[in-house]
Amino acid sequence: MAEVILKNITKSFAGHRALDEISMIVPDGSFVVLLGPTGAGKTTTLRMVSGLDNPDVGEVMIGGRSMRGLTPAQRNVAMVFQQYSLYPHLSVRQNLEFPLKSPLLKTPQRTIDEKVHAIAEILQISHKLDNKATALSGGEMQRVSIGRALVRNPQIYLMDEPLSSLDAKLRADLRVELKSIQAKSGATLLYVTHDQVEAMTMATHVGVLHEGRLVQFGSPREIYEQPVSVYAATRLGQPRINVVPAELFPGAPARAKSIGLRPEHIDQGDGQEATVTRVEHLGDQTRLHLSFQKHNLITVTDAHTRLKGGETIKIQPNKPLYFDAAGMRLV
Ligand SMILES: Nc1ncnc2c1ncn2[C@@H]1O[C@H](COP(=O)(O)OP(=O)(O)OP(=O)(O)O)[C@@H](O)[C@H]1O
Repeated sequence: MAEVILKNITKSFAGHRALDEISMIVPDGSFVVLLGPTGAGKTTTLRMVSGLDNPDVGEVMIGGRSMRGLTPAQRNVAMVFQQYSLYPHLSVRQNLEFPLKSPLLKTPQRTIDEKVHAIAEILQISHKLDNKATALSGGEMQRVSIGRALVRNPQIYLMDEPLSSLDAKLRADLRVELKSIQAKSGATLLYVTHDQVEAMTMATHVGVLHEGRLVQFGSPREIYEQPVSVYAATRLGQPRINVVPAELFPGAPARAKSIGLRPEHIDQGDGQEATVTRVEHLGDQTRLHLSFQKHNLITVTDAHTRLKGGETIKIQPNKPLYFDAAGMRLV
């Protein structure tokens, strides 16, 4: 597969800047996840790489070659969108075979059969191979769309929320499968999602987008532990990071306006009093909702805690992150 470089990409629609000087390197064999709220520019970034759209300024390089003026087919990228896009008159098998049947590829039928079977197995659709594409549920159609990309051997896979239409169980299964396919095959992926669990579990790198700008690029762990801003900090972590005024706890630097505390970074036992407002037992862990000086906090605690709503506990920060008035991290 190939390294992809985005150099200074700017794109406007009717005077609105959808992408603002985006520069990013998607290393060969990496799984890069773009995160950001709606309108941040995630899909537009994918479209620039795919060739479905072109930047006003800047350049995309794939495998060391400029993609300027090249069509999606010439770029040899495989795309999966949120909404399945299958050939309705073909069977599942024919849909999966389609990318391999190009006369240019001259793939032997045996190789095609093997690939289609292997992918159908992974995506749990082997029993539907002879169904018409239209005789499938939405989730099945989406699995076929993913399969159609995976049978190919492109320079890069571009995926735009490919799992969002699937139910929770299948989404969790496919998350594991996609990550393992990528790790085994060394495929390069650029992947858009709103789902930060997908980002945390699959990404080798995360790009955080905010209003068309790339505000942080790094490993999921780096962004979780060392976010550059409150905005970047809130993109990863479930429950979300707690952000409260800096003066609520002692020890903040002079310029700090707010403190960010990950749920696991609120220690219990010593410190200041907080009231437990709700206890959520999730099986493997328990979440405590706290009221602390008129602010709501969420922390995690022992799965078997006997704490109940209305009780008082003592808390103190552990590994606090400090942010200035503009929301930028103070290091
Ligand atoms: N073809 C277009 N014409 C006009 N405006 C567009 C077009 N495509 C994107 N935009 C605008 O560009 C901005 C970025 O859109 P984009 O679809 O990249 O966001 P996104 O981060 O993918 O959002 P979502 O999570 O909702 O898919 C938005 O303000 C959007 O309205």
